Formats: sequence, structure tokens, C-alpha cells
Amino acid sequence: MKKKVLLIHTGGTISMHMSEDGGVIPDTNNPLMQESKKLEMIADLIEIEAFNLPSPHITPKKMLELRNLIIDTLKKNTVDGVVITHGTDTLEETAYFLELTTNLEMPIVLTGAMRSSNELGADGVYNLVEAVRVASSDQARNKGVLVVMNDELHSAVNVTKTSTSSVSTFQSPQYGPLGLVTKTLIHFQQAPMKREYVEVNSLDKKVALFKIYAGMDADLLHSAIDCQYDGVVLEGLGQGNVPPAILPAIEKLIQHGIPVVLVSRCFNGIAQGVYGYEGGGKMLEDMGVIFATGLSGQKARLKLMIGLNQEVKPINVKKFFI
Ligand SMILES: NC(=O)C[C@H](N)C(=O)O
Repeated sequence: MKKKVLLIHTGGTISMHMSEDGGVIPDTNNPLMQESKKLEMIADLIEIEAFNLPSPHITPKKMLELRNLIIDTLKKNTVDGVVITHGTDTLEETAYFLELTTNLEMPIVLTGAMRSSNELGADGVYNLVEAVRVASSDQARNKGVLVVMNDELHSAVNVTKTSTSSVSTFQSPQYGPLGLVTKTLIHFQQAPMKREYVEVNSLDKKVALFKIYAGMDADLLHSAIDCQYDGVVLEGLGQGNVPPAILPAIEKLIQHGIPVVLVSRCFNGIAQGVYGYEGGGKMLEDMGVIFATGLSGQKARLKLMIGLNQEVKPINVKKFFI
């Protein structure tokens, strides 16, 4: 029996076209809406155009709207899986947001394109067909939120955009893809280790993300206090170190009760308290900086924001990041 898939469009290059002057722009008539025939050979569809936005215009509030749209639609309809088309620039953030804020057994699959609908070698419809195949497959159940692009399956936790323009832009640097999509198979070679779920209904708490660099001064970090941020994520150096000049600012943030979470700006490996010199990870740990294991800066920022906005009870930030 044919499966039923909820297909939600949010915009991005997959829904855009190249105009005569060579600029890639959003289309008022989403070209994907004309592709239903190809998709209905795979699954019955419920198709919704939620937004038509370039993904740099997507905010966490929009991600929450999207999450609520999925949950509300599933209350009224029986479906086997969900596919979301999305711009690639922030696709990994929406995918990770949904990973943390949904707890469904059915697959939620995000896909996009690097070439717009009327460009030579357009990859959008191909990726969409694969995403619908994955969303309607039994193998994809209980695997968390997935990203399907360019014949690969990635987990929302590890996937990141690695190239500005290549169709193989999405990679999972630490652990590799979860699997492959071939013409005939959906093949998982590994499964996510754990799944987390956090109940959020609003996003009032603000979290800032700072990339640490050689010679950084403390002034930028002070702005997080002045602008009343509720949490700060630092993308630190190497195994999790910072220049000594920003230590007083980190101390001040912690004194103000603003949690400071540290990840590495390296995209492989884990930030940890190894170095005992001034600004080294060991010293940061002793000061109360919390190390996030293996997440990128943008994902740790979303996780802290979601945690601080949790509905039921305040989180213990340290435990939340273990
Ligand atoms: N390939 C893409 O989708 C990039 C585009 N700028 C977006 O994220 O909306």
C-alpha cells in the first residue's frame, strides 16, 4: 500500500529560479508545487506551503511555527513521514531544532537544492524525490530528524553545510553519513546513538554565539551583558581554549548568571578541558564554563536557547550538555 507523506515547503533555492539578469530569486509560484505528479508515484501527499523564504530569513520563531504546523497537521491526519523543503544556508539549524523539539517515530526529512529550478543540472526535484522515498520507508523510522541530499542520509545532529556551491555540500564531518540512497535502496550503515526531546512553546530567552579568534578583545563579550542575553556560546580554539584577554569578560558573564557554553571552532573532535595555561580549557572548566560535546557553534546555540526556554522546569545547563 502506498504510504502517506506530509510535504511542507519553506522556500530556499529549491523553490527559486534564475532571472534574466542572473540573480537567483524566490518564485511567487513555487515550482515544486508542479512536481506532485512525480512524487505521487511514490507516496500520497498532503502538501503545504508554510513559507516561501530564503533560509537566511528563517528564525527560531519560524522553526517553532514549523514544528507546531507538523504537530497540528499530524493530529488531524494519519501520515507515515514528513518532508520539509528548505534553503540550505540554515537547513542544518532547522533540522536540529526539530530534532530537539519533536519526538516522533516517523521520519522527518529535510532537503534542499544548490541549483535553482531552471538552472542546468538543477538538483531540487531529484533531492525531493529521494526525500519522499526516505520519508515513506520503514528503515527511516526512529532515526531522528534526517537530511537527505545528493544520495546521502545525514543525521540532524552531525550534518553541516561544507561548501558554498557544491551539490555535495552536506557532510557529517565527525561520523560520516548515516547511510546512502541508491536507485533501489535506502541503506542505513549506522543509527543515531541517542535522541533528546525538550518541550518548548515559546522562545523568549536570547542566546548569543561568538567565534573566538587570535587577539580577540573582551568588548564584544561585554555586549552580551549590555544587550541582556540569557546565554552565551563560544566557538573556542582547538580543544577548547581562548585568548587570556577575554577571561575577565567570561568571569563577568558567569557572575551575572549567564551560562557560558564552549564548543570548538574545529569541525572534528570534542572540546575538553585539557590545557592548564591561562585561557586553556582546564581553567575555563574551573571557572564554570560548560563544554558541549561535539556540537557546532550554531547547534550549541540552538540547544542552549531551547533548553533555557524549556516549558516544564529550568534546566541544569551542565547536565543538559552532557
Ligand atoms: N542553496 C540554498 O538554498 C541557498 C539559499 N541562499 C538559501 O538558503 O535559501
